[in-house]
Amino acid sequence: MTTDTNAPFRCGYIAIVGRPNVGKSTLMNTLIGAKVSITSRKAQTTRHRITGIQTYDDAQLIYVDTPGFQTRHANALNKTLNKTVTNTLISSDLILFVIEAGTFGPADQQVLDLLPTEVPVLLVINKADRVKDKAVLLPFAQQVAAKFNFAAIVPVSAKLRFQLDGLEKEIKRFLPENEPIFGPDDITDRSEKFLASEIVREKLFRFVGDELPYTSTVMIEKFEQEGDLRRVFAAILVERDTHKSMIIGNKGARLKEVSTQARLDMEKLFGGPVYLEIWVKVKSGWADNEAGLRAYGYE
Ligand SMILES: Nc1nc2c(ncn2[C@@H]2O[C@H](COP(=O)(O)OP(=O)(O)OP(=O)(O)O)[C@@H](O)[C@H]2O)c(=O)[nH]1
Repeated sequence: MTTDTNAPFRCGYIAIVGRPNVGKSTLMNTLIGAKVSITSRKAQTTRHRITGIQTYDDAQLIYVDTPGFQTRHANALNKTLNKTVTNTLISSDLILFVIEAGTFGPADQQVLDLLPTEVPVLLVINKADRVKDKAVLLPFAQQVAAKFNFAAIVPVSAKLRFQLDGLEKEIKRFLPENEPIFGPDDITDRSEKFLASEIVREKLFRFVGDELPYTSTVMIEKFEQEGDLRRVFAAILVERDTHKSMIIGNKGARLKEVSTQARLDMEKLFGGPVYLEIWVKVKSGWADNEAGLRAYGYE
């Protein structure tokens, strides 16, 4: 890539928003090139604010992944999530509003209604690979563009890496002139402990799937490092005994699969051997209890 050496360095925070399942985590992971945010077929898997960092000669792009807007259940957990999203948006330099090509429904509109007007918003039309007839993309884009004063519109495919260079070029245009905030090799400001919990959670969603109530959560009770070896002790908190047996599976087969796959991912990400122990614990009613949420880090 050629860069104009006289151009000032740009650096800023980019919030990624959109209804659940439009591909926000996939987009961020593809842009960053490392697996820092979990992805799953099941909606509402992302609970924590995650930053992914990409540094170029001329710019540093700091991504903030936001949880899907929660509309179905108005319990304490969801209220906490929506407040986090609003705070993230106002303190960003740029917002990527992600939608799915060819689809714009009430859930998308709901997110759009919450976007602040003082921060520039790029309309990112993801999953463009799913649209066979590319000619229909333009009228669709125009139809959505009429709903908001977008700074620019970019169709992409996060999965097939289509048009991501174009998206980055647009993003850089909207970042303020600033010195880099993070080191050139940093990809996330999240601790290994946090990443370990995200990996376990991803495997849970993958192997337990739709049977798993979204109120279950993962807590890392102990994270130790001795030379290259990491020892990770994780607890999966569920609300009922039936959820517990669902996760453990027949003769413990499911939990074993979750554990093995999570360990392999951790070894890849941390670059060394991992000893992983996972326990499933019943913790009734935690999702409705705000003090309980704070205890597990959902501030
Ligand atoms: N065909 C296609 N599928 C995609 C693309 N991007 C993401 N997906 C799929 O869409 C699904 C949801 O992707 P995620 O990245 O988890 O979506 P999200 O918006 O972060 O979801 P939440 O965490 O629920 O808010 C996954 O099955 C992805 O593989 C794309 O460009 N094309």
